[in-house]
Amino acid sequence: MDAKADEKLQVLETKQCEVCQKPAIHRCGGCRRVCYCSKQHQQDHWEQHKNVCRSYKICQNDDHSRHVVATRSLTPGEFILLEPPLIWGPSFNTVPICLGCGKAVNGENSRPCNKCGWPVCSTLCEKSPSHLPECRYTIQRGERVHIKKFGVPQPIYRCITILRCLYHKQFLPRSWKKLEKLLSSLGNHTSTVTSENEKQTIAEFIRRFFKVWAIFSMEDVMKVCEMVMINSHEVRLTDPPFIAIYSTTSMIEHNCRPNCTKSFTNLGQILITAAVPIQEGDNLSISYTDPLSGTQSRRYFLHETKFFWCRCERCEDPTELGTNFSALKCQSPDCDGYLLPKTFTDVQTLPDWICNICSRCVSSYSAHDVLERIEHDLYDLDKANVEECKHFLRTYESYLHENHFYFAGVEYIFCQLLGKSGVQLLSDEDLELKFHYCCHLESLLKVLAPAEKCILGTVLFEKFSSIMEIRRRKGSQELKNNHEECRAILHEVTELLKNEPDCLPEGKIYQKARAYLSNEVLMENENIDEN
Ligand SMILES: C[S@@+](CC[C@H](N)C(=O)[O-])C[C@H]1O[C@@H](n2cnc3c(N)ncnc32)[C@H](O)[C@@H]1O
Repeated sequence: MDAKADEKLQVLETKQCEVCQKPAIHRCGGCRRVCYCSKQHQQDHWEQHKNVCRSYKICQNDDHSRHVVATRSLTPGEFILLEPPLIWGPSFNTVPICLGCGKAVNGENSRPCNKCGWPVCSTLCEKSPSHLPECRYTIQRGERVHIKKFGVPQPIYRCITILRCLYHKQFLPRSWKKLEKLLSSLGNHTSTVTSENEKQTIAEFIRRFFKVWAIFSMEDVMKVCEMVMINSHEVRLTDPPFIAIYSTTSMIEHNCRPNCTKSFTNLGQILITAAVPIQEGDNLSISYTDPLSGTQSRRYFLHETKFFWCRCERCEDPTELGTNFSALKCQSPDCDGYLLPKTFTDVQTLPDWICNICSRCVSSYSAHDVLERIEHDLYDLDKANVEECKHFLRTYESYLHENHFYFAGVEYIFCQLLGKSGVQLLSDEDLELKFHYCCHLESLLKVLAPAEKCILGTVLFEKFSSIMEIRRRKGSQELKNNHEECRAILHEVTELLKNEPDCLPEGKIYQKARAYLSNEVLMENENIDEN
């Protein structure tokens, strides 16, 4: 995160009164988005403001697990909440980054901080309030840090986000209170053996390396570790992404087909909006995992990192809402069926996979064996190589259902790769292929993951560029005929990507889509330059 942005987040903007536009001093406690010059003006405005004020409340189950419920109906795209991070820091597996701004550092674009030795990229970053905790604890330790290897993951960065939380506990009691609230739910689940070992290793390291045995007990550090694991969000604003913890967002439950979308502003704030129509009383949900992975992978990831077995509607239905996103093709002669287990949620018995047409049974182990071999190939696949992607898609079409998530992942890369240097350079066959995969992904995403607006917006923009080029090749009359269809796609793209910041590829696509929309002549007469 930008060190300047970091400073800006500390300051609340001065606002005008919603009623009289005079300088305002009261902020609406519900949504914290509008201000008033007096209590009277706030009361006068309530009748109108209540329809757009805070649209959620935090509730608690019998087991003390908190969740967020809509207090009125919401339409897709509607604002729900915007909040700055309580804490941000490096992700658990990262190459060396500047601890002031989060960007990757190497021997050339950084220097050691004068006080502690952690690499920073500028004086501004060296002085950033974000960097203060590890700087202070390193000075206290009495020995500077020396990072010598860049560009490869450095485990020492694992401790930073946790150390930043501990710094709040020791020195900033007011902001610690908000973090402490997140610790209170930790008794609601049992963490896994792997994560227990990880927490223990990190906690032992922090106490020994920073010599803070007397200040923080093992239990203190391990609890903070778990809180960071459960509540942190990956923020893609820098390369590599950093992680951040948000207060209210941490109360929102997980769903593999969530009803809310999360985006990040270029200041690192999280923005939650409705992804689909939401009714009053519905639980709000976001996805803690990659919705474009299959049920077994998602559930395993959630269990290992967030310590619960998901039982959402998508997980309970082996066909994943009729898409067969995890299905294998049946290998019986002349059978067009596909194989799936009766359930993915029985982790004890691992049921056989059964063909929907010929009822052939395959053990869970055999099914996994096939999937593991394909996954191996997928891992080795050069994802910047058109021919390799094509080969992968062709090779496995007799093993995987056409909607399989391995295919969806490759198709997403492939449809962006085709025409990267200009759609006009594509052969007719490749252009059709690009269009075909865009349409296929669009239909899958709309069923399985309508909240994944970045992916859907990107796919739709690729679809738009292929339609324009196909029509151009067919002649100008065709272009005119499809003008409305193209405008409708562009409108959808801008609606989906309107909250994405300029620094992200999706923010750039949003700008391009808007530019095309504002220049109808170009749309009618010219081809699309994707660069
Ligand atoms: C980010 S917190 C959500 C707030 C938490 N319920 C609380 O009371 O603080 C994530 C934790 O909530 C629980 N949780 C969230 N979504 C869930 C779901 N769909 N099913 C079961 N547990 C879930 C899990 O214990 C998970 O580790």
